[in-house]
Amino acid sequence: MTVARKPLVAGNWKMHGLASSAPEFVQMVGAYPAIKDKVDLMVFPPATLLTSFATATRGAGVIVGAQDCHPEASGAFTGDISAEMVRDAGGGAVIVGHSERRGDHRETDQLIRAKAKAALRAKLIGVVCVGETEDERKSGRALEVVGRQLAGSLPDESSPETIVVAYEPVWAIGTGLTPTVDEVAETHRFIRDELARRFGDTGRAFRVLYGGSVKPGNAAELLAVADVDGALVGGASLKAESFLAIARAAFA
Ligand SMILES: O=C(CO)COP(=O)(O)O
Repeated sequence: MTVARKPLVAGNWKMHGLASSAPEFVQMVGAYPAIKDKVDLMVFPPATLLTSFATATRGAGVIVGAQDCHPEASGAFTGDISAEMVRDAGGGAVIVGHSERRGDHRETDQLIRAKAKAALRAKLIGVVCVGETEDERKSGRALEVVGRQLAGSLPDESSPETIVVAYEPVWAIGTGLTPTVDEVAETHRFIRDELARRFGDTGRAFRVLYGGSVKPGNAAELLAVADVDGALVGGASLKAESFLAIARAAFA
């Protein structure tokens, strides 16, 4: 069965961006109406910019979101923000399970699944990240690791409208290295099959993004791979020009 999936290009700004970065975002919003029918766009600025970006995009259709959330709706969790707060700030999506959270903050699949459930509870789109380390790929365990992360991190209630999967090999993030087209194809086919095994035919409708050193120069090649439905972009999403070039490569 083949299912049409609208491409999605998402920008993860990580811990970059001040109020002075707003013009870049405003430029993205301004260019979006011309390509809106062909590609969905999401931007995940630092939480400090969420409200102002949500205000700037109103009506234009670029979805803004947070880079993480706490599983609980509220409570004594200093420094955390909840999915409900993200929605209240004007967000429409949240990234969970990014490898920088899995690694630097020791997040487990169980915690990430709880965060993804919080996203669903707050009516946010959850972008659930998976991906192997360099050691895991070199020792031939990449698919095993990705399979385990998927099984552990995706809630049973996941649907193609509410959850997006992002495959980001840890060794490709911020390094300028990317897997070969064959490696990307193999991993995305594997993810697709796992989704279909767990969710039946619905599994074929989930969008699966590739992330890790996506740039305007390699986007067309990576985004043309079967079962790659878009990109989760780090560094190249900070500038409107490069982010929009990648967005256009998603439907060219
Ligand atoms: O981690 C990423 C996006 O979430 C990818 O980052 P880079 O595009 O900078 O490699």
